[in-house]
Amino acid sequence: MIQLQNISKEYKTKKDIIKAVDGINLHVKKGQIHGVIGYSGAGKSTLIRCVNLLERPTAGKVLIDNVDITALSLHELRQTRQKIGMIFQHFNLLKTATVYHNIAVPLKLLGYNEKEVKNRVAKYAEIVGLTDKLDSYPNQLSGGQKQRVAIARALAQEPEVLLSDEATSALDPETTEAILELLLKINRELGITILLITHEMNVIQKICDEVSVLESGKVVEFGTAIELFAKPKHPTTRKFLNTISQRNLSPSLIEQLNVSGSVIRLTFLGESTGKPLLAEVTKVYDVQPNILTANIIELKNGIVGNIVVHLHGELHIVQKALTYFTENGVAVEELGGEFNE
Ligand SMILES: Nc1ncnc2c1ncn2[C@@H]1O[C@H](COP(=O)(O)OP(=O)(O)OP(=O)(O)O)[C@@H](O)[C@H]1O
Repeated sequence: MIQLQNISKEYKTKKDIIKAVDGINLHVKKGQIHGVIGYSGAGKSTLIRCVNLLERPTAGKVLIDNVDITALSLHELRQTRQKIGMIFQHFNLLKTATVYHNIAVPLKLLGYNEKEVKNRVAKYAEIVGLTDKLDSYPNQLSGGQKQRVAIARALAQEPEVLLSDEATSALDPETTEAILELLLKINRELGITILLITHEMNVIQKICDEVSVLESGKVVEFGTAIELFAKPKHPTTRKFLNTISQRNLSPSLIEQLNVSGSVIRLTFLGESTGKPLLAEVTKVYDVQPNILTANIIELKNGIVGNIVVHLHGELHIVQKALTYFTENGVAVEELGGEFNE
């Protein structure tokens, strides 16, 4: 649906050249929700603005439905942009227009007749749950309601793709949850492909199928949300994961817990999340587990469970127990103790 091929964007300042996006390749598949996560300054806004050419990339191609939109005329580009809706962190509503007119104005500019405009406003106001607010002005609405207006405005063009530029960053956790639910509904019921940028791992957790981790204008890790939560490879991905669940025990905490021997993280995925493997392993092998931390993360497409455990026992028997876990689909990672020596 969206293919970014070797996209770069440089900004020339008086002093030097800033490479905000540096040779990015990214494929957002039809019907998916793809999240790009990165810290401030990673290049997220620049990247998403390159997708609809609000920013012209310095190099590379942007393909929408296999058409290179960087090569289109202005007229053709205007038509293609109708396929791409966009929502923003600060909503970008017209302050002096009612909710009805905020949704209606872009449709009028696109040349739709009064009846069609009326039908579409009614339809999309209902989808976002704002039918009773059509006569209100933005300053009479909460942040979540304002974002709903912005979503209805984007949907009213009937786009194939929705770009979301930190759409929940200005909202409290409960409202964030409700807006994420709405984005999921739009994706599932209207079949709209979503590309979103965020610095919040819970956004990725709740609604994304695939994820790209951005740092210094480059994609440093890409995978399904399940792959990233279960087996993060890049240090930045691990740092983001630590924001929603404590994955690592610091050496000082291990010391405080008076733990010696083998500290191991077990990551349970898919079928293995439902099996009592820890109990089973103690029956088969002479090892005693002491659970240090445990959590379960619900993702859009599955569950990832993590247990950090201190395994007491003779080293060669502990090794056998670890092989048992691996054979049953559990990822094993040694965090400290004898295995690191
Ligand atoms: N118009 C511009 N002129 C010069 N430099 C820019 C411009 N826009 C962005 N940059 C620089 O490009 C880099 C990436 O910025 P960008 O806004 O894309 O990052 P971001 O990941 O979206 O950050 P944030 O989450 O803080 O918005 C930064 O170093 C930024 O200072």
